[in-house]
Amino acid sequence: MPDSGTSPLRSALPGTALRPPLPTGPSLPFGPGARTSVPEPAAAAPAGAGAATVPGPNPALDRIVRGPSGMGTAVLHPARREGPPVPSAAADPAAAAVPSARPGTEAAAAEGRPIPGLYHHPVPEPDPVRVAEVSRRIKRWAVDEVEAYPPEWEDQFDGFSVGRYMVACHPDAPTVDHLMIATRLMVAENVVDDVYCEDHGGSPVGLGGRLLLAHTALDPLHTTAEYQPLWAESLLSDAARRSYRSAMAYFSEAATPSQADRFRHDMARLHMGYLAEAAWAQTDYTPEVWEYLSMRQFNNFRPCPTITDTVGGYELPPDLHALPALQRVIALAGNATTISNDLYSYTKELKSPGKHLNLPVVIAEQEGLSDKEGYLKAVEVHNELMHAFEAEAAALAASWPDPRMLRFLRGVAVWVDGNHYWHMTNTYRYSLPDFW
Ligand SMILES: CC(C)=CCC/C(C)=C(\C)COP(=O)(O)OP(=O)(O)O
Ligand SMILES: [Mg+2]
Repeated sequence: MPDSGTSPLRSALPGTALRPPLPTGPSLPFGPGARTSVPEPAAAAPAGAGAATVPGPNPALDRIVRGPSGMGTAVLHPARREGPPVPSAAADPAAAAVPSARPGTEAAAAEGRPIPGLYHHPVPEPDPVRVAEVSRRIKRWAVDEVEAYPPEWEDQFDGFSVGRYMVACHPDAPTVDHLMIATRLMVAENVVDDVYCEDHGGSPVGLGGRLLLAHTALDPLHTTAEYQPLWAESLLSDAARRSYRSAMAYFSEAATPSQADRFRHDMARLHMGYLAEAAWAQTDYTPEVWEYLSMRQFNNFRPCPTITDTVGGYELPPDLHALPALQRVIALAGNATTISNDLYSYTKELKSPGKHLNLPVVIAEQEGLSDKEGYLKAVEVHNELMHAFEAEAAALAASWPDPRMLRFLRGVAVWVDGNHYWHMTNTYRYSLPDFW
């Protein structure tokens, strides 16, 4: 059943109205190559009214949660959504029908229907001016700077709508330059997944070697003078490595050393997940549900929300990031977003060659359920993960009222919501099964 109550996280952090960044990282502009700056569009219009007051354990927490108020401060509340989560569409096949694809219309208002019963939070329509600018710049980067894809894949690149994706996920990015950090990484991560692992020439065979060498674009080789140039040259030898190398260079310019290290660690986790998935494909092994969930905790969106502070222009200190309670919150958020992908990409993956594992498929097979029952149980798993994420994030926010912690938690939460929005509205890429 869809929930319609207010989530604990959003009760504790209504609008997490922290001021946009007092950057602590390197100053902008950053990254190799000159980038022209465009006038910054106003932040997306906040959806709610004034900030809520939350009884807090101390006045400082209250102030942080309440955020700035008074004339002109509305803009300081990135993507506030004061309302309760929208109950998912009624179990009505018409409501779940999928509109036609509209590739190349990145800045247009988005369509799409949520999965019936899926617990989620709506987001304001991403700022179209930012979407248009990010879309323009990312294409220039992909085509001219790193040659990420051949011309015949242009429709798929446009259909991916990465500009809309990243603007929706990072409403508190202070500038388009900041948004570009996340956008390049998102494209690079998908290039590696497509051309090494999946349906654009990827294969499980030999994946470990390819991934490890690509990982050195993120975590460089330190070796002797004889071998160093050979390695450096290898980073330009395919689209995956060129994309990782360049996206990481821009990211590292903006990130503190500890943020860059955090990201490398998250990418190593991701690559370990790819390898388990590939090994199971090679041996035709269908994992138990808990085994699948373990693999998917690594083959996961985690590296995306965890850069929210770099993209927001501030730093969550490493000691706070390492807290077990925050690690659990991050893992739950990553798992909820990734299972959401399993649900939205279900029909796409059914059509792909061979057996593509995702949570509905694994549940149906391992628990002797019909396809529909497996899918609906996967929706419940997703919802439980979302509730756990929100409850634990709210508890952490209350017990650790450091403004950077609160802003980071809010950043992860809005990333989760933006990710859902993108999946729901990406009707070029995804369509819903006929289960309602
Ligand atoms: C952006 C990023 C870090 C991606 C890494 C893992 C990944 C590609 C996903 C979590 C998405 O899952 P999937 O491979 O199933 O993607 P599609 O369903 O093909 O969109
Ligand atoms: Mg998928």
